[in-house]
Amino acid sequence: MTDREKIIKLHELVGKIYEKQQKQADVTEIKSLVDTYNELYETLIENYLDFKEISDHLFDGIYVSDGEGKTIYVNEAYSRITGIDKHLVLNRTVKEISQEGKIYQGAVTMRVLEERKRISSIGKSLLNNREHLVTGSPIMDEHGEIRLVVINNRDITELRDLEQEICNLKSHRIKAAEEIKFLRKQLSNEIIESQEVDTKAIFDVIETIAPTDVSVLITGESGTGKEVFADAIFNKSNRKDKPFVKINCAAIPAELLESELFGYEKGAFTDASKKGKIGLFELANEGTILLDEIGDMPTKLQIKLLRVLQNKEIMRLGSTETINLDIRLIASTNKDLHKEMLAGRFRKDLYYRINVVPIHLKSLRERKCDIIVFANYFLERYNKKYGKNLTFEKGSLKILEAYDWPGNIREMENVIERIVVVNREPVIKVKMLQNLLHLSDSDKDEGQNTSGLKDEVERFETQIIEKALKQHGSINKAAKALKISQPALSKKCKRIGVNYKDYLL
Ligand SMILES: Nc1ncnc2c1ncn2[C@@H]1O[C@H](COP(=O)(O)OP(=O)(O)OP(=O)(O)O)[C@@H](O)[C@H]1O
Repeated sequence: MTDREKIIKLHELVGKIYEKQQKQADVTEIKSLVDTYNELYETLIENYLDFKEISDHLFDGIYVSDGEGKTIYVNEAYSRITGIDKHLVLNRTVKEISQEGKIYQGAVTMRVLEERKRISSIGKSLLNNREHLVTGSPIMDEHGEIRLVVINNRDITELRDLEQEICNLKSHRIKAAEEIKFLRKQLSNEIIESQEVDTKAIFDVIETIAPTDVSVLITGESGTGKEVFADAIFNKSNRKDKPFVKINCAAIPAELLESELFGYEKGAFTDASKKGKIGLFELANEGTILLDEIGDMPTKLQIKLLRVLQNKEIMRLGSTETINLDIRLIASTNKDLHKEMLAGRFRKDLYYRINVVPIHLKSLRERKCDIIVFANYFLERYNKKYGKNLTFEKGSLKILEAYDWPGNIREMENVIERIVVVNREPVIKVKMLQNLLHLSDSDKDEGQNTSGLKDEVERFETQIIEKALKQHGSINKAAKALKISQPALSKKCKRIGVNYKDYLL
């Protein structure tokens, strides 16, 4: 029995008791009716809940109309959410209110009355311009007629604001991703293919290994293009749309390197930022990390790096929580890492861990055939950049070829940019190059009067030296066989561009 039915029953009982008393009916009969009344009353009191009190404490607004659509109740939340005072709606029909069109837009009461079912919609109070999710439900009487319509009003303005914020964040993220793509394209160097056999072969290696996740160790003197090749690996990898974080291990002070790499929790150490800091490894997660100048990494950190690579997880300084890592590692160095390892300055286990695919870039003097290619490439690039049209004088390229380029491709790029900027004449003269490269007199001769004989002698010399190195697998033994001193052979090798280390057994 519903509470309503119980109340009706109580009324009936009161009527009956009164009637029996009037008719002076039997006392036991009256007493029995009174007992029934008391029992029913008890169950009603037991279950009694103050609907109004509860309703006024609801977070959502409640609006109730009768079966004719006349407002009979609104709770306090309704007035708070809509800004509509209860006196503006009480005892008025929804039809009247909506025809007036001053208070509310999108009410569902009329539709509930017409369609006789639960209806949800978005309503709006015209008094405070706030939007609500309104859900109206009909309550039927025992004859199937609508007795009440109960409307629930949920304020969704905050939800809408959040939705807008998410939308803004999404469009910012898309814009930022586009910008990163654009900046990456600008920053990543164009790569010029080499004419030299060994360096040419590296391009094939890169094609093969780039889409895999193997660790790569790129070695070579400063300016030989290690970063350019690391960029090429990244750009051809399956991670090209993910982060690419480059760290120069030699440029960050040893005491800061650990916190830069692994991050820290707030208050992890005295100078730590209050907010804590995300480490570069964490930043590169799912992408690629380039550890440049890895040969300069302090031993203590080498141990930690090895652990990170093995366990594929990091822990911020001062934290006990581990973060899973999914990272592709590219390391580079201009040090002879093998030698560093043998001397005990680089950990053996880390060396083998990072050296899965070794890529060695020869110095420019070991790939002299590339000098003219690069010279023309840089001249074109900087002519374009500075709106010039310089060309090399006959003989200038010979000067460039004869020069040792200790700073390798970077040095050449800088030299040519400088010439393009400062040269007022349309031709790059031999004299200018000689002065710029601080060449000695003998070097100068080489450029101006390059004799066919000199080239021939050098080529012949190269063949003999390479053959001896190949045969003996040691610079000492090769020097002995050629009957010259080891320093003299080493000097010769450097001049003609032969790397004797390539022939060591
Ligand atoms: N194959 C190449 N194609 C085009 N440019 C190149 C190439 N190799 C090197 N360069 C140029 O040489 C410059 C130096 O290259 P990069 O910075 O990659 O050298 P690195 O070996 O990483 O030097 P370091 O060891 O000093 O960091 C680059 O700015 C780039 O312009």
